[in-house]
Amino acid sequence: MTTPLVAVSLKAYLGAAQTRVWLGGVRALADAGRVPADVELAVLPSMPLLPAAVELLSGTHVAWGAQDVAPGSGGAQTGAVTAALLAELGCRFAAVGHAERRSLFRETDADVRAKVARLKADALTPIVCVGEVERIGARAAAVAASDQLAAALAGTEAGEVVVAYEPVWAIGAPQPAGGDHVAAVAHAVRERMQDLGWRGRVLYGGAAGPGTLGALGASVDGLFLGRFAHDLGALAEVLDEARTAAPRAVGAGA
Ligand SMILES: O=C(CO)COP(=O)(O)O
Repeated sequence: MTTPLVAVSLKAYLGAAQTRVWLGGVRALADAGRVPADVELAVLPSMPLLPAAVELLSGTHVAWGAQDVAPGSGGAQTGAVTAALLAELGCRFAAVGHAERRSLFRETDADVRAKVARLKADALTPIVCVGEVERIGARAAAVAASDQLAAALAGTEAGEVVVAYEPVWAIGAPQPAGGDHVAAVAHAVRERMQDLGWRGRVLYGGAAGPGTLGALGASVDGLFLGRFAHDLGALAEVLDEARTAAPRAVGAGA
């Protein structure tokens, strides 16, 4: 049985003090037993707040990770944060290829591929973000997303991956994409992942929040949350839903 994963990226929404308050709230949820033992929660704060995650979340079963990683191994790369450094800070995950990195920072498939390779070399699990830019039909979206995934995974020895299917048009939108659309694309992405020899979980992201998992059912193994996880009550609701909504008996062991 696959363990559902709820990942949260704080993007650049919160300042340092706010992030500490939020991480403290996550700690309180964990201490109160509101992070179910059979659901994995991973939080991705801004890089400078990773030590705060270490401080506030150590001893819980909440994992932490980064929103990005350097494509190179270190040395003369001003401003870069390497996978090795993230590993030292106890990160289990790092997101790569997020739509905002692709659009705002011109991140290419080749960059994403290099980042996946670096993460695997340092035993971190990449959260590979894929998704169509415009609203198109599910069939075309499935091709776009699975081709992006194949491009990201090429050249790295197969292992564990998390695929976050995030239609770009749904990120920052008021509502998530429809259940049938997500199910069709998630199915295609999962098949491609498995065809390439990789194993792992497929998440949905893009205006996800309470109620989203109920609408998506077993087509995904969890959610990649943005804005709607700032409210810790909403995060707790999603974690509760993840216990019952997402168990998949076959396919992708976590
Ligand atoms: O991009 C996302 C997670 O990486 C989702 O963001 P929103 O849920 O805020 O739309």
